[in-house]
Amino acid sequence: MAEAKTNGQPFRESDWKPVGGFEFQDITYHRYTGTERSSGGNDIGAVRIAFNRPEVRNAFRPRTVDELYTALDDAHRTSDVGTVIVTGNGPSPKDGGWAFCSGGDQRVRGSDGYRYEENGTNPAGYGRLHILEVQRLIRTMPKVVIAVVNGWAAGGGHSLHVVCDLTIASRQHGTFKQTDATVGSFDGGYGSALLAKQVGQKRAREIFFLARPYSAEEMSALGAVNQVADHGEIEDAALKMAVDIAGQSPQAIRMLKFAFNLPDDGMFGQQLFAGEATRLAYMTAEAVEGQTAFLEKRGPDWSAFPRYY
Ligand SMILES: CC(C)(COP(=O)(O)OP(=O)(O)OC[C@H]1O[C@@H](n2cnc3c(N)ncnc32)[C@H](O)[C@@H]1OP(=O)(O)O)[C@@H](O)C(=O)NCCC(=O)NCCSC(=O)c1cc(O)c2ccccc2c1O
Repeated sequence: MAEAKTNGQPFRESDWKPVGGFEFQDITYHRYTGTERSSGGNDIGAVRIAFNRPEVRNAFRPRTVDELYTALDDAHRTSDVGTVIVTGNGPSPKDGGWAFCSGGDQRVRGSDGYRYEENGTNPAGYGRLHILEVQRLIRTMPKVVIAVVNGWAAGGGHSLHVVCDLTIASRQHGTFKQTDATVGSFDGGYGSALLAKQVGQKRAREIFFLARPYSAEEMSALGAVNQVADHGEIEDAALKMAVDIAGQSPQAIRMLKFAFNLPDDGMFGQQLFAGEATRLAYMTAEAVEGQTAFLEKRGPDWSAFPRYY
């Protein structure tokens, strides 16, 4: 049984090193340094970002969201990172329960959003809903983001897995429950609309309206989970995916991710895709001729550049 092999712990800490320069409390952030056998010894460019509040099923408070955004943004800007694994640390020291993320911490929910507990962290004192900013970052970073659902994915944690590019779930502990409506909340953006694209309208409505729990196998059958693996093997499964991702052209992955987003993301999606098309254009002699002509104060000479059809 896989759990016995890794002592029930999917995270083999010795294969990872903390990414320096950060002092995180609510999350952990590591870079893979082990040798994934199928990679032939090459760096596979994988980082692991994990919720670290297992005693509350990895619920997020504003501080958690700030830290999550910071780590994701660092991964976004680190050009040799190709795969970002998002998961939860566990099990809970209180009862041994596993969780990916149980959404917003209901103890700090105010009438204007989730409130910082520490004085001075947010001088304005406003409540926040900035997990939506995290969702947008996951959606727009040109890397493959894999949700490794090691336990409960509930409420805003459910929506987070939905917005990730791929999902791997624990056969033994992965459980999906969209509890937003139960606590009087609703993710009317990616959390519901993208889910409907993944599982269909009827099923998405069922998941939100009934707030029932679904196993990893059930979610896989519905099309919202890519792979179900034994609990002790889920992070290995993500690393194997990272090896395959590392074997693909970064440019092709970038263009594909933005192309997949485009039909659902409107002009926002078009802007992302078109921005990368502009980058490709800048690499051509044709675009360089336009720039050079301007700098040399002459008219551009397009004669060497056919109007392809
Ligand atoms: C996730 C559960 C189904 C797990 O049930 P289980 O029985 O295994 O565990 P317990 O219920 O006993 O929980 C153990 C322990 O953890 C505490 N806890 C769990 N979840 C949270 C939470 N979200 N906030 C605070 N605390 C939590 C629980 O109280 C226990 O503590 P003890 O002290 O008693 O040991 C189940 O726990 C569950 O249903 N959790 C709540 C899930 C939920 O409703 N989440 C919020 C949904 S709303 C949301 O996430 C959200 C956030 C946003 O920022 C948005 C922004 C914009 C739009 C929408 C948003 C949004 O919907």
